[in-house]
Amino acid sequence: MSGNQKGKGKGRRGRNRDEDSAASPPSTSGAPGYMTVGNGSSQYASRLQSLIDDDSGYGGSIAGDDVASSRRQVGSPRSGPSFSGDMPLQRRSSGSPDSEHRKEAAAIHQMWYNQHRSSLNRAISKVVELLKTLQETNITWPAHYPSVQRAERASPDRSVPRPGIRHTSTMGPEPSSHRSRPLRRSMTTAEEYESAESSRDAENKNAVDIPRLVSPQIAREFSILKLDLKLGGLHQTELVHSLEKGSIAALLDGKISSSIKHLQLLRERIEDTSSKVLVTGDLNAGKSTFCNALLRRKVLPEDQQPCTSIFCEVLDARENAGIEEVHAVHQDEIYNRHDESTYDVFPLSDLEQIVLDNVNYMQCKVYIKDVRSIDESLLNNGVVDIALIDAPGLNFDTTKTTAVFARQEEIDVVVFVVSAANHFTQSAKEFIHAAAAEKAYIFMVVNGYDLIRDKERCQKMILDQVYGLSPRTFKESTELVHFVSSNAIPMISPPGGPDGGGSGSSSGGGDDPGDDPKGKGKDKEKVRDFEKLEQSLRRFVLEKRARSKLAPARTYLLNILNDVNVLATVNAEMATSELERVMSELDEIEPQLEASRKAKAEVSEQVDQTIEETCKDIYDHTRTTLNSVIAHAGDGNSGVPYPGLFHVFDYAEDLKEAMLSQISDSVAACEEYARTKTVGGVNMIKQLGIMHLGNEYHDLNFRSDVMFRRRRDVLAKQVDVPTEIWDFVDWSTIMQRQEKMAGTGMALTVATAIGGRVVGGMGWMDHTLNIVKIVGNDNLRKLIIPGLVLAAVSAAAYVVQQIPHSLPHRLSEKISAQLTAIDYVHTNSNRISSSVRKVLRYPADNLRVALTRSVEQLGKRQEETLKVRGESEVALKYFGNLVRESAHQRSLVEEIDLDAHPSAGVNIA
Ligand SMILES: Nc1nc2c(ncn2[C@@H]2O[C@H](COP(=O)(O)OP(=O)(O)OP(=O)(O)O)[C@@H](O)[C@H]2O)c(=O)[nH]1
Repeated sequence: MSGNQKGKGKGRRGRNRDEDSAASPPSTSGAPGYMTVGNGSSQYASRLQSLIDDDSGYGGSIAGDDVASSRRQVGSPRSGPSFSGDMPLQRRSSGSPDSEHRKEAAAIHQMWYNQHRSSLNRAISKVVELLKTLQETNITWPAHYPSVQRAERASPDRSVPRPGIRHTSTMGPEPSSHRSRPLRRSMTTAEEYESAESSRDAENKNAVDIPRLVSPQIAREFSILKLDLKLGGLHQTELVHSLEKGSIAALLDGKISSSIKHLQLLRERIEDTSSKVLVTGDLNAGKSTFCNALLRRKVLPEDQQPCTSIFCEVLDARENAGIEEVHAVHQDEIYNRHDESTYDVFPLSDLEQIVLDNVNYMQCKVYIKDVRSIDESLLNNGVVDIALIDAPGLNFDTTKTTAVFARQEEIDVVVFVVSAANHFTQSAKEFIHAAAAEKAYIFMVVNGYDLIRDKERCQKMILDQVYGLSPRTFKESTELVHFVSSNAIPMISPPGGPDGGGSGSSSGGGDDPGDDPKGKGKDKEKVRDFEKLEQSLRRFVLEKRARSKLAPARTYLLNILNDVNVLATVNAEMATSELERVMSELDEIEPQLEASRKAKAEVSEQVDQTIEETCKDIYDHTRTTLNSVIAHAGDGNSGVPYPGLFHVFDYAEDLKEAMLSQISDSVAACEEYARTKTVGGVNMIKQLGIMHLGNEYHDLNFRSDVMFRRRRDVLAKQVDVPTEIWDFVDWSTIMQRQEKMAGTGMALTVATAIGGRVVGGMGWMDHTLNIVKIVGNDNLRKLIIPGLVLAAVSAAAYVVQQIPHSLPHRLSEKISAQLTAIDYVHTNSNRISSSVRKVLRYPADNLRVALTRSVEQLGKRQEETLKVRGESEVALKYFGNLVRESAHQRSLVEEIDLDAHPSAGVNIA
């Protein structure tokens, strides 16, 4: 026989249709179905791989099967399938008890499917909600991301206090001290002080934060939220540590967003009631013949030569107002049935020509009437809308295959047609390898089995290859690998004509059983094998639909919930330790703050008092000292020897200078006294600082030697005491002497009086006339000369003798008077005490500022710690709930057992 000959089997159709179910009328009920037939190329494998990458990425994460253990010995009976098992091949017709049973089973399956679908839907909604709240929390409390780098530093040093907002940047280096470096007084301009840096500052500069880590195992557990960090030569975990915490949080945020999007896509996918089956395989493997056999109609052109070069989609004619026709879609157009500008309409009979000579079209939509009953049809099975997509040979390389690839995401089931004679080509292997990673199960049709003589050897060889290509498919090979002869399947006339407008080419069945009883028996066997395949495919499509549609959602949900759970657990632990840390920090801060406030008030008062007392003491001391020195400046000759009468003026100058110098020296002594007192005051302030601030107190280097540096000889310029002749006469002493000398003689008295007058008055002429009147001219004439001489001599001698005694007093009085006039004592006392006050104010202010800053810092620290406490409490509550909620959701999703049979004892199909 030549089963691959076009037109072969024509005329058999009638006979085959006599078979019990073949004549069943086309289905008129159930959801409209459609079938897709298209083109493809050898790029399938790479395209599919990229789809897998873009898709959930969990094609391989479906619960692992122990393939090796189940690998059967080739040649031995196949192991039983994991689902309903081999079904006895029976012809079933609509309305029969069997048919009712199948419908019931289908309904149960649909209920089972819907139940799981809504469970998964609920889980998706819940997980999206959880992820959104995680995203929100991630903004205020950037989530800690588990990492394994630098495991040797796995014990965070809890003794190192973190800043209140430390968790926002734990990954980057930051000062470990919560206290910022004390400010240095920028206005300490007084030369008495030099600022000094403490060694603590230098230590703080080098302090870095220690990243908090979790075990490598936890880090490995991440699957979806694993951050894909590929930068430079750094390993991911290194990058986690090199990135600032905020960046990690941003990356995580991106991951969560894409996860939410993916969950929404999964939801759309599980809600989609259609299921698409891609029929693909090697060039000329018999894909079109296989599709036609499934449809029981010659719809697609079959040829010995590779012929399918266009992507076609076969749909139920009910989708096209019941009209059977071909819509050939224009290149680069998006098909819209209601817009005829996007396609050309042809009768079904033109399909072969379009497919063979295609240059103008991108794809074909083929509307056909289904000739099979609802319980037999794969397409219109009353449960789900199934579309068959028959792709051209894998090595048929045309650009149009892009369209096929664009649709691959919609494909739930892959049916791979392989030639029994040729086995798997390289492109077939590539495709299956890639598809197996995503779909896990591939339905294999080994076609052209009629051409094989040593069937057992063929089976062995094919199954060995399947094992290597898709172990899971191999494991269920009884259900998933079928050896058939598609060209041996009898066709059914469509309503309205024996040919139904099909291509009319190619086979119509196998050998004529009527002509050859042996051949008839063989044919029946082929038909049985094919029907067995159909049953399996139907089960596969319907039941595996759950896997193909629901399993990715379930797997993804389990993975994301696991990730969320890990992340929540880590963060709950972090929040707990953070809370413990801030609580103990608060316990520390509160009494410190209280003491600091108290110290601030007390110290300020104490310092003020010290300054006041010191300044008052210095003022009083200076005043008393200077007054005393000035008052006694005239006592003695101030160390200046009397040079004699002829140098009295020099003597006077020297005396003045000596007196002023004496006063200046006393001022210097007072300054020295003030200096000593200032040192005491500064030390006292320093002691207070150290006592209340400890290491925080920054001492200012006090240089007492630079106090009172101003030149003191200005006093000589301020005081100008001219020496006068009268300064040499001490009138008060003279007056005292006069009284003592009253009894010693008139002459002396007169002389004194006269002398005094002579010396001291300008109106001596008048007095002389008076004396003349009293004494009389003669007597006077006798007495006057010697008397006068005596008096003058006596007075002169006395005055001269008194100069060393009287001059200092006289000058001292004058100096004192002048100093009083310029308020010298007060000015100096005030100057010295003011200077001391000014000097003492620097450390005092410094101490006050430091105390104030200390209180402020403690207050700020307390505030930040309270803020962190609040945030940690919220985070702890949130992550604690998230741990529970994600675990609960995970257990709910785990309970969705997609591998379990819909209903015990009920077999579908
Ligand atoms: N003997 C035999 N011939 C078959 C069988 N199935 C298909 N053929 C023949 O093999 C040839 C190719 O069949 P097609 O269905 O056109 O193959 P195809 O895979 O669709 O081809 P392309 O899509 O063009 O790659 C045809 O002549 C068929 O009649 C089979 O089971 N047995």
